[in-house]
Amino acid sequence: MIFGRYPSRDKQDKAIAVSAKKFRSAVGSDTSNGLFGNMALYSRVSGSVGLITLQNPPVNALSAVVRQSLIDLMDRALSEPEVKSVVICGQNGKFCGGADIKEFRSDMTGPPLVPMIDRLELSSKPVVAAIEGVALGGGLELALGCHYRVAHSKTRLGLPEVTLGLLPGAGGTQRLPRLVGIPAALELITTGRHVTAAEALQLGLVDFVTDHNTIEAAVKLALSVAGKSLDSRRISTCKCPRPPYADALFEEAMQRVRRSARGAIAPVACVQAVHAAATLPFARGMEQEKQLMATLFTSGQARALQYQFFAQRAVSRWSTPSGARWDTSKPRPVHKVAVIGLGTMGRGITVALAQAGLSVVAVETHEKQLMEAKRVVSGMLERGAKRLGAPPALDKINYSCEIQAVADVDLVIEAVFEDMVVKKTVFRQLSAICKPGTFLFTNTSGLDIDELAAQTRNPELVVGMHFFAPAHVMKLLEVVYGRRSSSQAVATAMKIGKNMDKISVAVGNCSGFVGNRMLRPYLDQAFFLLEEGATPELVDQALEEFGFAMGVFRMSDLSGLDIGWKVRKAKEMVSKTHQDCRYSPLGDLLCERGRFGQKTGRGWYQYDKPGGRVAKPDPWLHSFLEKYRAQRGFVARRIDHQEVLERCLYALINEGFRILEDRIASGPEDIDVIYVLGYSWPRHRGGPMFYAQMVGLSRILEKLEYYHQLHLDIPSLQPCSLLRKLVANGRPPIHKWVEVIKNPHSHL
Ligand SMILES: CCCCCCCC/C=C\C=C\CC(=O)SCCNC(=O)CCNC(=O)[C@H](O)C(C)(C)COP(=O)(O)OP(=O)(O)OC[C@H]1O[C@@H](n2cnc3c(N)ncnc32)[C@H](O)[C@@H]1OP(=O)(O)O
Repeated sequence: MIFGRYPSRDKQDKAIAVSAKKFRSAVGSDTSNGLFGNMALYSRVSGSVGLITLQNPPVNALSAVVRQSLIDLMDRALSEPEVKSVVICGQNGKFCGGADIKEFRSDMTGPPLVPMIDRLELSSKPVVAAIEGVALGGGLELALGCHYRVAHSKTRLGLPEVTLGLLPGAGGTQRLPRLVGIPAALELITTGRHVTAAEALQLGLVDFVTDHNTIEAAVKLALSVAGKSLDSRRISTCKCPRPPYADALFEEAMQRVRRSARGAIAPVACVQAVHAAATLPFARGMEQEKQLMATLFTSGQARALQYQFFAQRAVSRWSTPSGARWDTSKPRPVHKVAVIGLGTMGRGITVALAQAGLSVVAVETHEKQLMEAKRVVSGMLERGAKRLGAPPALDKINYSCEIQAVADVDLVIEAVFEDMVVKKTVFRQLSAICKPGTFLFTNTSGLDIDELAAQTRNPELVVGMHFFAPAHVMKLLEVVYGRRSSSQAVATAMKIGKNMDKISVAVGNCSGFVGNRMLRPYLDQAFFLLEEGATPELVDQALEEFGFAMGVFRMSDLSGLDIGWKVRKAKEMVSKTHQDCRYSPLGDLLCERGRFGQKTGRGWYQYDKPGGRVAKPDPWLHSFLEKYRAQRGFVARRIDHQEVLERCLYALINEGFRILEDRIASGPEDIDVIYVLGYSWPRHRGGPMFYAQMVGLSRILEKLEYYHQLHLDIPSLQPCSLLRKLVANGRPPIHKWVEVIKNPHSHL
């Protein structure tokens, strides 16, 4: 007898047998001998332990071939009389990164995971998971099907499916609560958080943690448990511990995910699946998990989230229109970096660099400001270190009031006030002081990189590094190459970004780069909607229901209205007469009245005090808008959420197409990563360009044409020619847009 008892065993075996047969005939091979591509390998160790090694670089994902191979090798281990127990591990120090996400968008072939894991759990011989590196998603579910789990101390474990718009659909929602209890399972499954091996041990998720050779430890355990009863080790047969306050716990979890999910459906389904584990027998809970998974699996949200997963990795393979590329450009080693200007951004950048292990020279002109910056930076480092349980990198930073202190650094990041005249002066100084070859990077949110580069002796060393506030927290970095930036300078900026644990996107130089350039038409539409009859509350509500963390007006109040005002004044937009092109001075008028947002206690909303956080509708603003409309001949009309979304979002998307057409971004993924990571675009909607594809390019074009006809004085509503071309080319899928961009006559 190979397998133990299990009620639906026959059905499962049949399911596996049928799919395995289909799969083998499809691939035309017996996968059990280790000869067929990446899969799993079998060997015998210590005489009586069958060792199965998953082999599918880079993360040993459970592709169809791996699943088939695992089934075949388990059968082999179970059929060999000398083998008394089994260890499953992953090649190259990585247990398993989960199901193969690339397979999700194709016809799913090969044996399904659920019966495979159930069958593993039913094995009459003990199976030990030797977990190194990562055990994530289906990888952890596989380990939960094993009877014992041994982890290396550096392993990370988790069920991150929710971040891909799914739930742990291979029994994870049913086994995890049985093993670690409902509160911990709810938290892990709804957030997708990874845990360390130490926390996993504390939770009871693993049985043993080692600092040494994990496979050796697992084999030792496998030898010691051979022949022992497995009854208590099959998690599916255990009762789910249900605390007396379980109902309140689920209620609270549901409220929490609904509040924070911003419209994402997967976290809600995760709570429902864990609830099934708490209230139903295992087999019925599994049915519930399957149904919920089927809904999620085919949803647009799962597609969007999986697209974003790959997009965040694709942006590291950057290229520029001049032919520079990630794989042919080598970064130069950088050991010592200077940060010039220790305002909010400079401080965050200093922290991020020090935390990345780089030596930093932090420069500020006045002693008093320098000391204040030192105090704040040290506090930030200490808090960060406490969170990570590591010593703060205080000794990585030298503070100085002298710009000469940067003479021997390898790289400078200038973070002075966002003013071209000031920045130009600093760049001229840096060019004179720094040793030859020093990279001169600028943290600007939109100023001309070429103009700054022209101030230096070596413009090829100048690159923009647009950080997002707070710079030590936000994941995004726009790396902006100018006309003369060398490929080595771009590669070095991308590498420094990676060292700081950022996701860096290389983009071309234009006013506002990608993110802020697209924001302009979005903000304009919001102002125009106020002129036409909307309130800040209405606009914000529509955008927040769409999934933005904050609507445009609440966000402006938080960032400070004066920042945009200064930029508009510098560009002389405030003083200019705008005859052919509509311009709303509403933001300027508020600033002229000292309403700068939260910091002054008044902006588009009112706050209980300067610095207050809770935005309340402001009757003063409503009457101000009424007077403004009356004076300027606007007749207020009823505006609904659909119009808010179409005008704000489609104008932004239209600018995105212009950016692609101008080759400022090398593909739609770049834009989507920037918007999700830097501008709180809801991740479950993929990003603006992915969203455009989901809505349908024809519809976007049609709506833009409609609104442009109504507002001929708003050029940003005029559909861009790339959008027209894509529609004329039969609306190709997003991954084919680049072909149309590169070849203007493309019919794909
Ligand atoms: C109709 C109803 C049908 C229902 C059928 C459902 C059947 C499914 C049943 C169960 C499903 C289980 C769900 C899952 O398991 S989903 C996957 C869960 N796993 C994850 O989310 C992990 C994702 N990966 C990561 O977090 C990281 O990659 C990590 C493993 C931590 C490694 O990080 P790092 O070292 O930084 O490396 P990269 O992230 O750059 O990755 C390197 C390349 O590997 C690719 N990759 C990573 N994970 C996967 C994966 N699971 N599948 C496929 N490919 C993966 C990644 O894309 C990188 O490659 P590239 O740069 O080319 O994109």
